[in-house]
Amino acid sequence: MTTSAASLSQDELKTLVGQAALKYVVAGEIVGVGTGSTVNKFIDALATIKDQIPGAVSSSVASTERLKALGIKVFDANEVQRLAVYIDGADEIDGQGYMVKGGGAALTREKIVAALADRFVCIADESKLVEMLGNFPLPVEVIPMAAGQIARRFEAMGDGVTAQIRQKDGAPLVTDNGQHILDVRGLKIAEPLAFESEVNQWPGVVTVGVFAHQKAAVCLLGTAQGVQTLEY
Ligand SMILES: O=C(CO)[C@H](O)[C@H](O)COP(=O)(O)O
Repeated sequence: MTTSAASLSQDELKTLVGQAALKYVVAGEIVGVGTGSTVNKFIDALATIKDQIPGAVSSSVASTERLKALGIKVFDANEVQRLAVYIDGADEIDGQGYMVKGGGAALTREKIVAALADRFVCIADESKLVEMLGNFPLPVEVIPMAAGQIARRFEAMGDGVTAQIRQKDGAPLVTDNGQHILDVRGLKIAEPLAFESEVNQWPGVVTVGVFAHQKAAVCLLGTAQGVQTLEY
C-alpha cells in the first residue's frame, strides 16, 4: 500500500512515517516507544491522541523525557506484562524484517521493550532498507571490562573487521545502563538469527544490535512515493 507524497526531505519523511504509525496504536492500551529522530516524530504525533491511551513504556531516558514533556504518562517496563505494539526506528532493515539497531545507543532497553510486545512496527526512511545487514557499524553494548576480548572476537571473524569503543566528548560513551558501546565495522550478517544467538553467548555482551529474534512485523518506509507498508 502506498500513501501519496511529493518529493519530501528526509526530515519530512520521518514525520510522515511517525504519523503513519498512529494507526498501529491500540486505543486503551499502553504503547511501547523506541528511541531516535524518527521516533521523536512518532512521539510528537502520539501526543495528539494521548487521551486515547493510558501511556507508554519507553526505551531510553531521552524518549522518556520527550514523552513526559508532551504530557504522556510513562510506565516502568516492570509494570506491564505485555504490549500490543512497540514502535521504533532502525539503522538497517532487510527484506525479512531483521534489523540492526543501536545507533542511538539505546539498543538494550529497545530490545527489552520490544520483547514485551506482540508486534514490532519499524518506522524508517528508505535509506535504511538493505539486502544484507552489516553496512551500518553494528552496535554492541558491553560490560567495559570485557570490551577488549569482545573486540578481538569480532576482529577474528574476518579480514577488515574492526571494533571500536564509541566515543562521546573525548571519552567512552556511557549508555543509560552505565555500559559502553562497541561499533563493529566490516561485518556481513548473512544469518541474523544465528549471529544474534552466538554473540549473545559471549561473556560481557549485554546486547547485540541485531534484532532478529525481535524482528519487525511491519515496516512503514518513507519513500519518494510516500509511505510504503512492508509486512513480514
Ligand atoms: O536504534 C536506535 C537507537 O538506539 C534508533 O532506532 C536508530 O538508530 C534509528 O534512529 P533514527 O530514527 O534517528 O535514524
